[in-house]
Amino acid sequence: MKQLRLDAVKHIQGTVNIPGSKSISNRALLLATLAKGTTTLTNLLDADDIRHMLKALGQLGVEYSLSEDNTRCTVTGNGGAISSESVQELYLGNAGTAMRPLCAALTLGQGEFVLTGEPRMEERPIGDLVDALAQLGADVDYLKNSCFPPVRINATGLKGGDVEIAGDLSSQYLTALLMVTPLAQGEVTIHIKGELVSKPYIDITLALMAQFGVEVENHDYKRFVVKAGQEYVSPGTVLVEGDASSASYFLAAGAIAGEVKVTGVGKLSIQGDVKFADALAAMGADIEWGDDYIIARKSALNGIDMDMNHIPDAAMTIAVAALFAKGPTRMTNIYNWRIKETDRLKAMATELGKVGAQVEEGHDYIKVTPTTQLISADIDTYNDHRMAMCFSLMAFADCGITINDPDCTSKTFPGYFKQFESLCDK
Ligand SMILES: O=C(O)C1=C[C@@H](OP(=O)(O)O)[C@@H](O)[C@H](O)C1
Ligand SMILES: C=C(OP(=O)(O)O)C(=O)O
Repeated sequence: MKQLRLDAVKHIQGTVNIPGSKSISNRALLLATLAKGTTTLTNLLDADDIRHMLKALGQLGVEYSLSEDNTRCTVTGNGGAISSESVQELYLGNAGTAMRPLCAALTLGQGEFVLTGEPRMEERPIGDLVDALAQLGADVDYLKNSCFPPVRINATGLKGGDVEIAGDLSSQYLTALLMVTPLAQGEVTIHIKGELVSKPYIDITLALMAQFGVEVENHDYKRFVVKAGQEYVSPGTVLVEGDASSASYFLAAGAIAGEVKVTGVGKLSIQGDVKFADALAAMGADIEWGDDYIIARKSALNGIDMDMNHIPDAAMTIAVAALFAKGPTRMTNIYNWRIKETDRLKAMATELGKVGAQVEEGHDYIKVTPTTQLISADIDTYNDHRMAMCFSLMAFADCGITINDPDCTSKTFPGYFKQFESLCDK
């Protein structure tokens, strides 16, 4: 297994133009496909999750052209649902933002589709989405375990009506349903069962749908009404913002050890994960906001006690930044960390323990009590890009750190460690 040794560094300084948002890239690619007209996406993310979406769309006959660096993509819209005469088997790796939306989108047309992924994808539930689609007449079945991929879709179109969907495990099921319901045969009213998690991701979905000309009534994230007879129309170009979750590692680094400016994402962002900067500010970091940049400067950090359901991905960065704060940090309402790339609550507790922190792992929370005696360790990353990126912050401890399988960052940020090391003073 490959390892990356990060020797201790005292200071970080510089500016990083953050690569495109995973969430926006995959949503925009799908909506551009369903839309009328040609859409050019700029600052598209070049990473595994997007490659899986692009490859699947290509297999489905969608026409697109990519620039040499894969960050500019022109998609010829299909002007509606995708159909196929032959059975299509699509491999989607571990990309939740490809698996869930494609599972929904492919029910709209005609044909047989099989969606598969890597072993971890087979442990990430999809039953809440499939149950909702079934209420609109979709025929989706499980090829291995009930409620988990791989799935087979026998597509014949979606009817309108009332549909209930559970919101308490993942917002991606609702995102998937919202994106397809404008193309259903009648008006759709979506009722959310239980408390909806990760709500800001629904705002990203609605913002992108609006860019493609579709309106949704949002009744306090409890009920959504999608009128019939709407169609997606290309806005011409979509600029993909920098990824706010990817920005979190650099902002935390600035707050711990110097000054970092991230560009491409700022106070005008549609991504909820920009609120990571507020969590960092609550810890005492000096944060400056611009329309499309954020700067974090070093300041004394204190532990916090915060509900982090609204920033599930960037919250992982707080868990490691907590090692550099005074007093414990408690992060609550993050149960669904357990069903992402790995069981992140367990993984985080295990690896933070290795570097000497005292950690309490609850069913849906984690409490990190830092130590003045941080120790170096070989950090296991569990094929989870965020575990690898978060633990780069340990480079600011006197002992440095070793990251196992650093290339797992390719899911969302292949060049992460190169960028990180380029800002660090040796
Ligand atoms: O819709 C999206 O783009 C995402 C939603 C979140 O998932 P959950 O809704 O499952 O928390 C987030 O963790 C994921 O990285 C991306
Ligand atoms: C949860 C994540 O990914 P996915 O989109 O596969 O759910 C993530 O990127 O942290």
